[in-house]
Amino acid sequence: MSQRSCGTNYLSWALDYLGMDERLCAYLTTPYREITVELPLLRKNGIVVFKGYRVQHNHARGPFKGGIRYHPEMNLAHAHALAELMTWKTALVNIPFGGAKGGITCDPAALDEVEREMLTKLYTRRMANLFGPESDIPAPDMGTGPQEMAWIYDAYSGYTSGHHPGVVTGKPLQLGGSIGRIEATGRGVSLVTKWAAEALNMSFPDVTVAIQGFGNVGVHTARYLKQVGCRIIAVSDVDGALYNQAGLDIEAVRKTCEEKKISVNQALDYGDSIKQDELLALDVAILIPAAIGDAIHEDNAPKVKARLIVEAANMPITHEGERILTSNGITIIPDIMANAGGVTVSYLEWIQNRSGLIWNLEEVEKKTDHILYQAWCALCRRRQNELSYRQAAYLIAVERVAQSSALRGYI
Ligand SMILES: NC(=O)C1=CN([C@@H]2O[C@H](COP(=O)(O)OP(=O)(O)OC[C@H]3O[C@@H](n4cnc5c(N)ncnc54)[C@H](OP(=O)(O)O)[C@@H]3O)[C@@H](O)[C@H]2O)C=CC1
Ligand SMILES: O=C(O)CCC(=O)C(=O)O
Repeated sequence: MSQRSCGTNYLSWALDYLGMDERLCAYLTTPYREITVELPLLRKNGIVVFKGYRVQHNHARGPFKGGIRYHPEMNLAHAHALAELMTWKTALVNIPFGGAKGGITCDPAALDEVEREMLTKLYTRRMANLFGPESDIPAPDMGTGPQEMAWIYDAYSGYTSGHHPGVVTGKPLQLGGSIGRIEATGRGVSLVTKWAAEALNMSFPDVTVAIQGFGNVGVHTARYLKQVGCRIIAVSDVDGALYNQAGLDIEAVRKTCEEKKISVNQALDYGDSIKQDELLALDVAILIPAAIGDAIHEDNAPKVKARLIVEAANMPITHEGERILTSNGITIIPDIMANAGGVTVSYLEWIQNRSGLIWNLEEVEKKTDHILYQAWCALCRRRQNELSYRQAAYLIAVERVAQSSALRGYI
């Protein structure tokens, strides 16, 4: 995340376009609060001190909201950039939250389950005075999932001596999680991909797709797109990529990787092993980065052949990468629209926790589709075929946050 350390360039552009006071930029880019904590964990060979972060970016529209990332490269600057992105994402889909992000610098795969539980609960206790169903609500991001959210819920409940399931979303169903949250981000990506492909008059679903990342978001994006009839010809993880021009059997690849504990490029019964960068350069209709930030940059962007890129990951394209792709006529659907299905179902989980209601899958999907489709239509109206999707998304989001901030008397 070196080149696109935050959305500031897009924000400056939006403020300028909207004719808003440039001083707003300082307010809208300065986080409300940034916290770094030390997390001493007793491991087999002694104490190891990890670092944890939470950046609360803006809460003009509601409680801070955003995921918890466990990754070796996580740091305060990443948390800041990702927290700011959450502010625009929640505003774009018009749900009553602000933006936050947090995490721990660690390789979760190198920790055993007991260590992950201890570390997660220690992190939560350090952050417990910030977290709360009305103040700051974490959720899963890279390297975390329902189990970590259950530990956060438990540690927070211990801190407050009460049961507050609405303090965190993405929990297991047994602890008040919402049906559909695990698949929500990938399902949302697949819906937005369909709408974008149709807007471009592509022959959807008769298209080829390559997906970088085969974790929560990548797997479910692949599953849903395959279900509607797209041909997923390549997927990748941190070790490499798997390619099959005839289309991959996503369920079989997933099951094999899980059962044999192997990387996707080792599932050779289903395709051929190729390199990460080769996946990005494949001759596909749609490319979906669903892994890390800055995956597409000035060096590999010129090789991209896809007509449409849907940003399932947060910030997967650097500014220079975007300039090259755009000048090559490639359409980009920005992260804050493409992957907003996750936070949307988190919002529905939070409502269910606060109201005591439990909705079924049909209800959750119907409400999600409505929220996402409203946002998509607003985006299309705003760009009027003149602006990029990202520009239009920033205009809508910044305007909403600025309006709420002004009404509260912040600016
Ligand atoms: N989870 C959610 O609900 C949401 C996630 N997102 C974003 O989606 C993206 C993916 O998140 P999620 O699926 O949850 O994360 P996961 O941890 O579940 O999966 C991440 C995937 O990316 C791969 N990966 C990690 N590092 C690299 C690398 N250097 N090069 C290539 N691939 C890599 C991982 O491979 P391996 O397994 O081998 O490590 C894994 O396949 C992130 O950008 C996240 O911020 C956005 C909105 C919501
Ligand atoms: O579900 C949520 O609350 C936030 C998910 C997230 O971190 C993201 O959308 O980037």
